[in-house]
Amino acid sequence: MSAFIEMKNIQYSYGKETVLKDINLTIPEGQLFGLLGPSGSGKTTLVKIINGLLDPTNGTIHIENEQKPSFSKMQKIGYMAQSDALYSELTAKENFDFFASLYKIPRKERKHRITESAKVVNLEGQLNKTLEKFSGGMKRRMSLAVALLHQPSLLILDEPTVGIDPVLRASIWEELRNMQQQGTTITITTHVMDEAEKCDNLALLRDGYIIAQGSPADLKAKSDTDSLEAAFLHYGGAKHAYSCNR
Ligand SMILES: Nc1ncnc2c1ncn2[C@@H]1O[C@H](COP(=O)(O)OP(=O)(O)OP(=O)(O)O)[C@@H](O)[C@H]1O
Repeated sequence: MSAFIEMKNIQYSYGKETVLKDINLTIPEGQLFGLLGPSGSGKTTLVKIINGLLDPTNGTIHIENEQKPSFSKMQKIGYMAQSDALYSELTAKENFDFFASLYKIPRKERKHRITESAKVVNLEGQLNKTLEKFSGGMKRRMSLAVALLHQPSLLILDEPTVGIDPVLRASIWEELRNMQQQGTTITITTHVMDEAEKCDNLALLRDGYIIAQGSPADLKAKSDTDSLEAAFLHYGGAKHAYSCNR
């Protein structure tokens, strides 16, 4: 598998506060890759660097071998942020239409893409409702549907299932697996250990460093623990990144 995303010596500072200190990370094409770490460890900052919303203070990032992704490459990225970037005075359908034109989805494909994306999150019956009448969970689902709309080759999801019930969460995971099988590379941030278990590979973030990387099974085996939570605590003692692929 070739590298889809390659980050070398990434640092990021907000003013005087350096939140990412030295991130080295390779995400292979077609993987479902999880970023796991406590609140404030820099997960959102890292995914914003991947999707081009933030420029690293130092270090390099390549996406499909291209440094500083071009606008056309960025159009192939689907991003679901933690806070919903939607228009609450518009209906779900109007929101979809807006993003469909932003992503330049051809007119003849729009209706189909909107229906398919809405189906994934079980909102196909709510398309004519304005979003101010949506619950918090419905808005999260809508944000996910918008991120899927243009069939991105890289899907970045920042804590996508917060506020989503277990039944729908399971069907969303099924859909993510389907997308992955069709070749989509998926990067997800999470605090939820059972979601982390579903990723092919994980990077554990703490204090601005990646303290461990590997598959969930490897991370547990190499730390001689039987849960990711215990593995995380184990690696938390290490100063430098410990790769379970070594
Ligand atoms: N715009 C900003 N200006 C200044 N500091 C910021 C800004 N955004 C984030 N930070 C700080 O950077 C650090 C990392 O934040 P970030 O949101 O990347 O963490 P996170 O791991 O995604 O957290 P959470 O899991 O709570 O979402 C935190 O200390 C946060 O306060």
